Amino acid sequence: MNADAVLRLSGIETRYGARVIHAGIDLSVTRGEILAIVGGSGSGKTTLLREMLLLRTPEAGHVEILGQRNVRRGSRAEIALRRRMGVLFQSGALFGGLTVLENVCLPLQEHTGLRAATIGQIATLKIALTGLPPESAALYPSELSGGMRKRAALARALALDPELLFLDEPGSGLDPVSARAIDELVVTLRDALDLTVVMVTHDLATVQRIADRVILLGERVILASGTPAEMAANPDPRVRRFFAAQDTGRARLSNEA
Ligand SMILES: Nc1ncnc2c1ncn2[C@@H]1O[C@H](COP(=O)(O)OP(=O)(O)OP(=O)(O)O)[C@@H](O)[C@H]1O
Repeated sequence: MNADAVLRLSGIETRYGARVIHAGIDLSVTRGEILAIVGGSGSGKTTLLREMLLLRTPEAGHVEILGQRNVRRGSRAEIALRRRMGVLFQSGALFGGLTVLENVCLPLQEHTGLRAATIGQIATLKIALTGLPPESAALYPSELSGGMRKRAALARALALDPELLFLDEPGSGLDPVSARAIDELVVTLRDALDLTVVMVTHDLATVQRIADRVILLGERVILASGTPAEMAANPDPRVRRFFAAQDTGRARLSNEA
């Protein structure tokens, strides 16, 4: 087992009623890497992400995050661990009634005893880190472009200086230029802040651009894993079907596998 793993899943089984989603998922995420989880629609990517985030407990198996194994949901250990993990949900999940600055201040207000002025300074720094202009701090989410909303949500995800950053479809709803800019930002932030990044994506262009490693979910298991180049060269027909999009120059993964 990799000694530098910040996240380990072993023997994960997931069921919704009688329906089996995962049957024996083993995975270890190394500190500092950007890991992409890909797979067809319904292959259980988001569910696996939720299990990594301790938002759902798998029916069997172990989840170990930052050295802590099988942390109970609702426990003090979970709350402490949650501070060390940032999440960018697909929708961005910003509060529409709060400005960007207020959104980014929120986790700091909830989880630290810092003074309001200090919280404001930290939040302003995080907003700048994500490449947003200072004047955007006073804007409401509805006044932002899709790309700016993602940046604001990232600033909020980074508010508490997490070690692990989870991204659910970071490029969804963005045009290709904005999606590329978010990809570049994720790499810059990973390098600058020593983050480990786990992302779920359908976007093959993003995978090729920024993932250090990819896992392909399908048929309830991990069908293949490797670097983007290794995945593209994998002879398994189920893997090829996925990465065929690359051969034809299309930028999106097939959902048919
Ligand atoms: N709360 C739930 N109750 C019952 N079934 C669920 C629930 N959440 C997800 N599922 C089912 O589990 C399967 C996996 O869902 P999940 O959202 O994890 O897949 P996914 O790979 O992320 O899909 P997509 O790419 O379409 O987002 C799907 O068939 C889904 O319908």
